[in-house]
Amino acid sequence: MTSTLPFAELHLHLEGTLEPELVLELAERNAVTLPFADVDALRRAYAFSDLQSFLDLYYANMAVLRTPEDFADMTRAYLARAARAGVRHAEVMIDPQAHLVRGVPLEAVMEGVDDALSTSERDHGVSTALFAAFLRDRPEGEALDVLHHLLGMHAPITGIGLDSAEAGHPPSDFVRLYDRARAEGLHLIAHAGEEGPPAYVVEALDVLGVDRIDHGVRSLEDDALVERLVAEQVPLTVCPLSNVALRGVDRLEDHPVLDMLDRGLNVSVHSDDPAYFGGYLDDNLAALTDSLGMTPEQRARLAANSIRSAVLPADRRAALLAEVEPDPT
Ligand SMILES: Nc1ncnc2[nH]cnc12
Ligand SMILES: [Zn+2]
Repeated sequence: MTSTLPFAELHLHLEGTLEPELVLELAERNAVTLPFADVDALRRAYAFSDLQSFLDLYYANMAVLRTPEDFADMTRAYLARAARAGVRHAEVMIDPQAHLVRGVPLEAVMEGVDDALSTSERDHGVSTALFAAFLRDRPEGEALDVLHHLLGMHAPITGIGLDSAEAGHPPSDFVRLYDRARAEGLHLIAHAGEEGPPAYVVEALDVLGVDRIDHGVRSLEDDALVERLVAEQVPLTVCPLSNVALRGVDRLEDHPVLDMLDRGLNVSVHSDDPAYFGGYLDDNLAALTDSLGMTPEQRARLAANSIRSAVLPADRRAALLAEVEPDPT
């Protein structure tokens, strides 16, 4: 049975929503030549051995994104699909540097994304927030310049994140970036413990001062860290289909997300790069039901955690939570 529980999507890369059909449509629109003859050939390439093998295709496909209209079309397609998945609030990331290095101005990126986000509540009943994610395998100085530019143009961002190749790129390399963002009143999130060690989760918390960890699954290798994450109720945005697609976890049947939930960790379930990893939020939830026997009670706790961990005005948070936990009186 399809549930109407409200969910917040908190871990979603807009560029990771580029379905093969849209990649080819935008390639034609912009006269970009791709090394794939058709949709089936491109879809066959959506098979990965690790994070880097995915990132190589993820960045290559961005070549088709050139104009504000392209970014708006990508974002609109995602929001329509998210609404069908039961998402009522979406906090989405964009990678500004990945476009800037290709010669696409930040203004074009932000105009297109904002165009779509600003009508989302009206069009789909999905409230939104935008995070600028910085690429940890590029220099901190470049990230600082881009943040400065985004602030100067009053880009509609709620916060910043840190993504891309994790191993060998610790959070502590970005302390000045996060200090600057904090001083501007921005919310702070970072990928940590996806392919990197538990120590990166600790650094993201203690050195960067993040409010939320994207992934964090490798925290399970450190009992003291798990104890701390439970005590502090640090939000962990876990992406089961992503972890299996990138081989961090062998099979969905082995995914620890429900054990994490039952150990008292503040986990919620998200889709990361849904076009690449086999599904959106509803697909991730269905996979947990099918492969791990997720109960309706666990599903409701995941929904409540997602809403509690979101950046939401108090009245909207309360209204959404009331749908998950109806007042028994
Ligand atoms: N799963 C992921 N990990 C790190 N960087 C990313 N950028 C897009 N998806 C990512
Ligand atoms: Zn991610």
